[in-house]
Amino acid sequence: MLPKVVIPLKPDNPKSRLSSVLSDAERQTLLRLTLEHVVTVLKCAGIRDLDVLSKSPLPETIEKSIRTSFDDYENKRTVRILTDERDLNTAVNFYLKSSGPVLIVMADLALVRPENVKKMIEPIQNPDETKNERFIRIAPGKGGGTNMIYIGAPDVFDVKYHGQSFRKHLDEAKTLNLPVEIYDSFYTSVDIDEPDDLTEILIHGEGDLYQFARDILSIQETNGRNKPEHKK
Ligand SMILES: Nc1nc2c(ncn2[C@@H]2O[C@H](COP(=O)(O)OP(=O)(O)OP(=O)(O)O)[C@@H](O)[C@H]2O)c(=O)[nH]1
Ligand SMILES: C[C@H](OP(=O)(O)O)C(=O)O
Repeated sequence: MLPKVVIPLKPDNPKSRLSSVLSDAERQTLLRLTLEHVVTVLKCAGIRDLDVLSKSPLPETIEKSIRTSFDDYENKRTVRILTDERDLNTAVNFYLKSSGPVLIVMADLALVRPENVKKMIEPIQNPDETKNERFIRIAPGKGGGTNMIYIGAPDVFDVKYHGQSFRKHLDEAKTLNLPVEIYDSFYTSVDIDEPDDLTEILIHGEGDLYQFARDILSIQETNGRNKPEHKK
């Protein structure tokens, strides 16, 4: 049985770190399209039990978009939308204490693929070669974040998002003596936080998200990193 997946979401004033390059409306569209991409990938990976843990009531457009991408009434697959206005860590840790084993997937993983999801939830072979359900697997984000984390022991594990959350989560697993693995993939390492991250969508993106980025942005080739610039 595949585990439950939860997507934490802050729909109000999303992606504020992109406000220097995208308008409010463009940031809302970006949130919707990256979320649609993530939810579609989860469905393609065979996930049936999906929760969205939102900081505030979801705008109708966002809820419709999530349900259109995931729900399948005929096969009794529907996303559950929960609201918790507390900060990210408090809300997620409260959720974990009643969730059972769960994969936490961030909504801004613009390049994630179904095979990445399947790899994140594969059983772990711990050192004495027995299978172990109570393990942790982390997909790090660039700059020290945690883009996905599989938590096999949510009754004891607490997330510590923001700052160097990747290292904090590794340390938490070791403190709890839980087997822990790091999942290394370019496609899971890219979360759309800073303007330069938008270049990755222009180069590696797919579908509506790629087209949206191409419609409003172009790549400014430099001697160093390629940078996104807004089309006039
Ligand atoms: N439920 C919940 N989700 C959150 C909260 N803060 C951020 N998130 C979600 O967690 C993921 C990573 O968030 P960030 O990239 O840090 O925040 P963001 O709002 O997307 O971007 P910034 O406004 O630039 O910080 C995104 O999917 C957010 O929507 C929160 O307080 N509660
Ligand atoms: C939630 C946070 O996202 P970031 O702000 O690092 O992208 C983290 O991954 O710890």
